[in-house]
Amino acid sequence: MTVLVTGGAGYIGSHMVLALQDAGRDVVVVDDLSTGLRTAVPAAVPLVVGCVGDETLMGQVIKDYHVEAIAHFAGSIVVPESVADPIDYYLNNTVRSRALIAAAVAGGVKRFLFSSTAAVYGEASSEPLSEDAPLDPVSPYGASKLMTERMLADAGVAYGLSYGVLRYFNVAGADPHGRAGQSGARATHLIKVAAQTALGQRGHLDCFGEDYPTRDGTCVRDYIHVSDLARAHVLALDHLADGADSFVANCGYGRGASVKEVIAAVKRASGVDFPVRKAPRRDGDPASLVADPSRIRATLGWRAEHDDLDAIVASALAWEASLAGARRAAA
Ligand SMILES: NC(=O)c1ccc[n+]([C@@H]2O[C@H](COP(=O)([O-])OP(=O)(O)OC[C@H]3O[C@@H](n4cnc5c(N)ncnc54)[C@H](O)[C@@H]3O)[C@@H](O)[C@H]2O)c1
Ligand SMILES: O=c1ccn([C@@H]2O[C@H](COP(=O)(O)OP(=O)(O)O[C@H]3O[C@H](CO)[C@H](O)[C@H](O)[C@H]3O)[C@@H](O)[C@H]2O)c(=O)[nH]1
Repeated sequence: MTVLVTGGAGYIGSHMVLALQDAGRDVVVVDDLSTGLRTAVPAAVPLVVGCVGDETLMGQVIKDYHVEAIAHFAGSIVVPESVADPIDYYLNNTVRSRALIAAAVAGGVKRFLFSSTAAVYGEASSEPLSEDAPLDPVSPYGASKLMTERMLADAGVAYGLSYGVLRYFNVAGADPHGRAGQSGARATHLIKVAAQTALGQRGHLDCFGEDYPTRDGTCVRDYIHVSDLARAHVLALDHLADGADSFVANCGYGRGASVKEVIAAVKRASGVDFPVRKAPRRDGDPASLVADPSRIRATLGWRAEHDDLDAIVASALAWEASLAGARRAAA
């Protein structure tokens, strides 16, 4: 069985490629390299540079590589960017996913995993959030992902496509063996930006909003280690291959950390007391998002191996330091 990993040159997709390789699976990657890097794809893995919205190309890849399952990570991911340019997010995340799903159905692909997000819930109506919580995204990013979830549900009924929708909470950290991490130059994620600041690559860190209704006034998120997340996807493919029903599952640990707590963890792990500036709230940020992970545990038998904020932060710092070292060596 060949697994097509879209967005496999990106942060999470590249960890999925490693997890599949570690499990002895055949993999092909499609990525347009808009934010991903060619070097993130291992040399032994074929990389087709192209857009998932190109239905003809996707049909050809499915045929050429005998693709039986797709793990669809490709997409645009920055919440405030989606508020500023919603049409672009509906194009890249919704319209282009439609083309990929159409190619999958036409090409006889049996299983489909989709990278969805906690952003589909909007402002959390309960905590922790179960999959049955109301779906009411507060950003175009969340809405663009929810539309794709809906397309998959309808395609499942109409064409018998088996799917797993994985709603990630905040993904962080790097491969414990140092093979991959978050490399994108324009990354905006808190732990990545804090690690860069600790290493002196940024002068300060902005803390976006300190007046949220949370324990210390800053936003609370459920940070999940990227390798735990990738492993959940491998389990999800096996689960669907065994003939199980399609499913939707939250991916998180069930515990939240505030922005201030994350900053403290990065300062602790790096030993650097870097400057933090109070900044206005960022558009599209819900106050708190914490997963109820009961379903993914029960459905896939998934168990966290890296549920420790300090360890997540340490792996992110180690990866950031290795990127800096590689840049110095190349200069
Ligand atoms: N990072 C998180 O915390 C998080 C949380 C929830 C959901 N997600 C979802 O996980 C997926 C992967 O996110 P990531 O953090 O690895 O981001 P990323 O930007 O590192 O990876 C996305 C990859 O997709 C590629 N890509 C984008 N549009 C494409 C297109 N039209 N055709 C082909 N390739 C395309 C990019 O070049 C990149 O390699 C996304 O769908 C994102 O919405 C991420
Ligand atoms: O420099 C920064 C960066 C972030 N933050 C804050 O840190 C929190 C986390 O922000 P991230 O940018 O790290 O992550 P988001 O919660 O915005 O979004 C991430 O997780 C979401 C799901 O919860 C989506 O899926 C999305 O793709 C993914 O980027 C937010 O309150 C944000 O305002 C800062 O204060 N300063």
